[in-house]
Amino acid sequence: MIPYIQSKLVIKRSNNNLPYTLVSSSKLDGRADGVVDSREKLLEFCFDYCYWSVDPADPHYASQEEVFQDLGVSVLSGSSEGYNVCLFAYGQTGSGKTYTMMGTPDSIGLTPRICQGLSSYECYICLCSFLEIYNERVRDLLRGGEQKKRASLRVREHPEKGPYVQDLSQHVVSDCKQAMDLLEEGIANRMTAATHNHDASSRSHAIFTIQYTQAILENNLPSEIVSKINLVDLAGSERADPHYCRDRLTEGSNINKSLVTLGIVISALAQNCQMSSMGRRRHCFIPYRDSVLTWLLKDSLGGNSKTIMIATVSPSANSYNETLSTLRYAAHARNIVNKPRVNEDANVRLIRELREEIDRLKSMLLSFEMRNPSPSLSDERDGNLSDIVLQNELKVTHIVTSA
Ligand SMILES: Nc1ncnc2c1ncn2[C@@H]1O[C@H](COP(=O)(O)OP(=O)(O)OP(=O)(O)O)[C@@H](O)[C@H]1O
Repeated sequence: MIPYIQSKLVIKRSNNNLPYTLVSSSKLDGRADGVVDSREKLLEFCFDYCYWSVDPADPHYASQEEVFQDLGVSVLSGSSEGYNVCLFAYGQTGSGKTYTMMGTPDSIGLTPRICQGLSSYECYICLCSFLEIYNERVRDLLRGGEQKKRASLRVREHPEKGPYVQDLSQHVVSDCKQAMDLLEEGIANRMTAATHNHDASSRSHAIFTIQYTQAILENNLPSEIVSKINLVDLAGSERADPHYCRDRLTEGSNINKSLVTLGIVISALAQNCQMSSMGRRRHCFIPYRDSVLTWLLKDSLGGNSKTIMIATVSPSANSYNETLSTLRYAAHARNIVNKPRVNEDANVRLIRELREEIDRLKSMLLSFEMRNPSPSLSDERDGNLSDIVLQNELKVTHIVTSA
């Protein structure tokens, strides 16, 4: 949020269980030039958290640390359990996305805090990559040499792993400092430009990915779980201004195109989740491929990922419409139910499933024997179940010995 404008729009923090309210009030505090609107409109939105970070002196002021404790810590815990996690910031230009995701040197944001938090986990391989989507093209932000930096990369789709960027550089990091250095290098390479609302506006969507592998021992079998954290700082949505130069207009229209597609994807996913919850089968098509952003975030938006969306809004009275649209966007996104699963080794999963099946069959056998004490009655069924148990146990032994 922009800290310096006293606003006509107030996001009131109410009692914990009540919805947060966006109020269009009749007063323009501290501003003499605005048109005073005597009508008051009350709109209610429900979110998991609501932060007010305009004035550090305000008793409700939310610091970067508070946001990290609520959101960053759950990113770390989800990924340490082996889930893919995605955290993305969406909002109008200048409303604080980069501040929230990256922060400033005096007040570091979520991404560097997550890197710091990761350093306390025991992982034996940690890989980082950093890309930006500028004018619907993917660029590697961590590639040396001017030529390579400007080259656009192809997005492809793996049948199991989903969409990925071909030839994107991945960098092994062994401590927090190395990850922070990569982050700084990438931020310096990112496309920014001055717009009316913001003199260093990010003109691209940036995705910082941390992939780390943990060694575990499951079912006496050495195994590994791989977790992926996608930290996304989207470019700001903004109305087109005919006074901008051609480059700015092209950037703006591409940014808006991908954000519109993101909105359509979010609405369609939310609608599908609603239909599923009502037991209906007919689902609408999700146009992931209509923009590079939605294609790359396919899994994060509607698949195997625990995803957090942060909606940033400006308290400025002039931003009423953008604020409303951001809150509607976020309200839609809140209805999406993803299906995250632990990224465990395929053999370990098979062993777990077979052992569960063995336990289930054994308890079936036991209850069958108890209900039919006469051996002649239960012999045939008993024999079948015992055979399946034996086969499954042999499969488990085979996997364990051949691993
Ligand atoms: N809560 C805050 N406290 C202090 N400064 C803030 C806060 N939110 C934003 N700012 C400052 O406001 C300015 C704009 O914020 P930021 O760059 O994060 O906006 P943005 O949403 O990423 O914009 P764009 O989409 O144009 O890149 C920056 O100078 C940032 O440091």
